[in-house]
Amino acid sequence: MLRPKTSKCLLCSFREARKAQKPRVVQWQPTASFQLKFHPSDSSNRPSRMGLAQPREVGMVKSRNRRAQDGPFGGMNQKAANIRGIPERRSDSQEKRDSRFGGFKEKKLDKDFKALKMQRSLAVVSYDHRMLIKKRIQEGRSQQSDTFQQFDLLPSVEQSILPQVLTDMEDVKPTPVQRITIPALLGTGGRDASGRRRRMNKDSQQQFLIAAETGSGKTLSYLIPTINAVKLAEAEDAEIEAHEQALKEEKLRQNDLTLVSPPLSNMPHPTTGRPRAIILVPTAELVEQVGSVVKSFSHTVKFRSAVISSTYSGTVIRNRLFSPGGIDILVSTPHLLSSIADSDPNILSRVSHLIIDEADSLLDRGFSPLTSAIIDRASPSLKQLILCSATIPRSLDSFLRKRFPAIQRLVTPNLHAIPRRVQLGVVDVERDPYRGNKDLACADTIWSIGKAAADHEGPVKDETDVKRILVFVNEREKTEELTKYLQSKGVDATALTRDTAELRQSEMLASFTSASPLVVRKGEHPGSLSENQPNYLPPGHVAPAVKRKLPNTKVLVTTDLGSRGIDTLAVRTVILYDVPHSTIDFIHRLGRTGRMGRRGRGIVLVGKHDRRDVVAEVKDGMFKGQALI
Ligand SMILES: Nc1ncnc2c1ncn2[C@@H]1O[C@H](COP(=O)(O)OP(=O)(O)OP(=O)(O)O)[C@@H](O)[C@H]1O
Repeated sequence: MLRPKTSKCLLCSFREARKAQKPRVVQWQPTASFQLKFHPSDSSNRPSRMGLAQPREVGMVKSRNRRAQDGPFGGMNQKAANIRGIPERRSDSQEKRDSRFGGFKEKKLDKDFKALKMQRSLAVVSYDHRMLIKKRIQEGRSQQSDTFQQFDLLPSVEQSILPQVLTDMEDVKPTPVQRITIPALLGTGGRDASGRRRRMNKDSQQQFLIAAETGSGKTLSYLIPTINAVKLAEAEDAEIEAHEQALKEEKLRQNDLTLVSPPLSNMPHPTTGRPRAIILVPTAELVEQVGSVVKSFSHTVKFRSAVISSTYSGTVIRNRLFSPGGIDILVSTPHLLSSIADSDPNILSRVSHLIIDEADSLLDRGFSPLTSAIIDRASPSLKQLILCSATIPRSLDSFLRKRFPAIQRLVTPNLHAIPRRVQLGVVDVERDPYRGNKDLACADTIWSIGKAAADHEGPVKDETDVKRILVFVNEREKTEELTKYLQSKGVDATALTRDTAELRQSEMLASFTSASPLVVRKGEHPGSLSENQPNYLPPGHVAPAVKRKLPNTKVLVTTDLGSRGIDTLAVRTVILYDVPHSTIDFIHRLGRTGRMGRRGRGIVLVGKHDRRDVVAEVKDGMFKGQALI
């Protein structure tokens, strides 16, 4: 009886192949020490025809791309070892055809993200390109001191960053996006696609796209060079020099009591109603957020800034824009700026720096006509057009290719990847105890977070940390409904939608954006939700009120509105009540936690009709640290 030398059995694999009805190729090895293999447990001596069978007889379907190499004598009389399985080298033109945005290896991504491919919406940045940028950042880091001093900034600007803007922080270093962007915008470090330093033509308009992951410091990456440029331009501006000279003379004349002179207010500053830099953001909330960062610089760097949004009355907006003291940097929404520009086109006549923050939103179908019109109107004086975004949707990518083919893309290596420090948990709503009740699953998840926090002993006795949680829903109508349900379960929840008054929006968001800890007095332990209210009631019974309220959580229920740009530093947990419609929404919503190196957690509630495959792929991609597609 013939016994196999190895555990690999020809018969077993044959049986399996027939069972699965799959085509199978048996490679013939014409070696001198040829030996038939049988399974060790197979005591009967199998007919020898099995060993002699030609591959086609053992259930093999003829391969379409069969080569001469197949079969026992296939490899004979060949001069070259045409070994199968080794891919042919792609020609340079093939590589070039497939390379978009610095080399595009789509096949690999397709394999990894089958479900996400169905809803693919993000432009792809190749891993080669990412590695190249990473290498350049590391090289730059080792050559220079890793501080803001490495940039060619005006001393007043550089000295204001740590004490005024990034206050109370230790060991502050520029982030990757800041390392790439600041030199490029200053004109000291821009590189073209092949890595060569770009020569900056100061007279022609330059266009930049800053794209980096959420919470990576993009705001400062464009603000620092813009403020620097504003100060440099001010020093060279003949109009401003003449105005200052006139003011000096006037002051002297006023001191001379024998002369009667006109009041200073009669001489408006050359920049009155004509700002030099404009920052556009999609919402009033972001106007305030970016405006406060701009203002923090102006304490030491002398410039004038103004924020305008529909939160303010017409008089306030007019006074800010046409202040006799002038205005250097304006932060606004496109709607408001566009309507002001309709009545007073001069507002855009001196703009040298136009920044479109959250460019993926401001250049999508809804906002695009307004934003594009502003870009067109500002173009004659524009020196730098800066677009900034955490995601590059395909639509934005193709828009930029058509409209701004020469745009310089400043992209970080981790673009479109959700940081590994953010963990994603999945709650199966179909399982017990929820049985398809997503609202209950959401309330129970929040109670579990509160209960775990109550178990934890805080730094101060009798005090406990308040956990700030964001809950994202897909539909605006659901926000109010879910908020009421959570309140009925003793959760401190509020709803934030477009219908919420803008002033109220700011108040609501304040406790989620402040990094300082929020504490409450430690009272009775809240326990779990089921200890406070039964999960199930017989039909017709009304649920009794919850025994206790959950004191140590603050919940904001919102839609996509709360997912763009808001610097929710205090948020450690984001609950995705609905599976987001696209990868872009996943990135922005999960981006509200784990900001600037902090840890975070996302929890997705997956129900019967939700795309589990999409969630699984996002989870897998996050675990591997891969960019989503
Ligand atoms: N170099 C730095 N070191 C430490 N913290 C920084 C640094 N730069 C910025 N920050 C802080 O990081 C936080 C996030 O910054 P920012 O809001 O600019 O992120 P972002 O990339 O614009 O995020 P999003 O895409 O969500 O809009 C802010 O609180 C900011 O003060």
